[in-house]
Amino acid sequence: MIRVRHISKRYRDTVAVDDVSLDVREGEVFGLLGPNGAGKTTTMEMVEGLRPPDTGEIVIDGLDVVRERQRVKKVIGIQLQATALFERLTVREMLRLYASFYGETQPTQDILSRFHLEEKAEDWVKHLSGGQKQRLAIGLAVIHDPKVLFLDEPTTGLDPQARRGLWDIIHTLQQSGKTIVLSTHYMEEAEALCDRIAIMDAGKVIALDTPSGLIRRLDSDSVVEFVVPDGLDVSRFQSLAGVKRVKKVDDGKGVQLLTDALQQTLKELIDLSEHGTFKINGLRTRTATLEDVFLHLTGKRLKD
Ligand SMILES: Nc1ncnc2c1ncn2[C@@H]1O[C@H](COP(=O)(O)OP(=O)(O)OP(=O)(O)O)[C@@H](O)[C@H]1O
Repeated sequence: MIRVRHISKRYRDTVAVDDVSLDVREGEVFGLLGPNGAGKTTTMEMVEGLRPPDTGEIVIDGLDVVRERQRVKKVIGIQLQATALFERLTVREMLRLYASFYGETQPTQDILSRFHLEEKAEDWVKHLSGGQKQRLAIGLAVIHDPKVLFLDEPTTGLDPQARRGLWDIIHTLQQSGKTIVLSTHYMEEAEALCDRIAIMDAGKVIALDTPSGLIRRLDSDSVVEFVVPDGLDVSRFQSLAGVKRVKKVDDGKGVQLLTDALQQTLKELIDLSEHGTFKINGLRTRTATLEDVFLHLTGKRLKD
């Protein structure tokens, strides 16, 4: 449905997007996951046709996004940021206004009921909760029944309940046949919603797979985390049995080991602490998650 080839974008000295290629299949929810500044928004805006790429090619549903912009607009829906909504219109007025931009649209009443906004139809937009505003923003984005929907960090700033409500809406949209591209910096959101995920860091796609495929790369791996005294040289942990990677986390206070031989690593770690006369605190072990995949690939944590 979407084909992106070798797109790049530079702002003065910053390379925001660096030679990104990817394909989004019809009917899938495709996630762009990465920390702030990774280039997710710039990538989305180029794919949406809002920003011209410096180089590269983007095709949506057979249409060239740069050369056939007007035709592409009918095929795609873009979720506005909540701040771009008109505060002093009612929900119904806002929907009617948007409907007037397009020739053929879905009935306002349908949108109100599908997005659970019926009771709010006559209320001013400014009086909606964060979750309701996000639902309205998505309702506006699908008013012309587009094939492809773009959601840029749709649940940022929402409480957990409102976030789950929005996840349900995104699932329903997928079931109705839409192709959805979303960006997020929430791991669990990417895992819960996305069929495939492109992990972005510093303008590049550094991994692209299903959530379970990404985790499977670290399948036999476990994570050992603990806290050591300030100033301890953590490189010594690299030589423990099974350890594949040593990372300092939590501003250097914690250490994280990725191991494929948990028992041996733990045994040697405890021996080392006894003989090395330093104390280990807060020792924890767990199996690898998408968060660890990110840490493993980038050396950075993907903070919520
Ligand atoms: N209009 C602009 N002018 C200059 N630099 C920009 C502009 N837009 C983005 N950048 C820079 O490009 C890089 C990528 O930004 P982008 O907003 O695409 O990242 P992001 O992954 O979407 O981050 P966020 O989650 O914060 O939105 C950043 O270093 C950012 O500072």
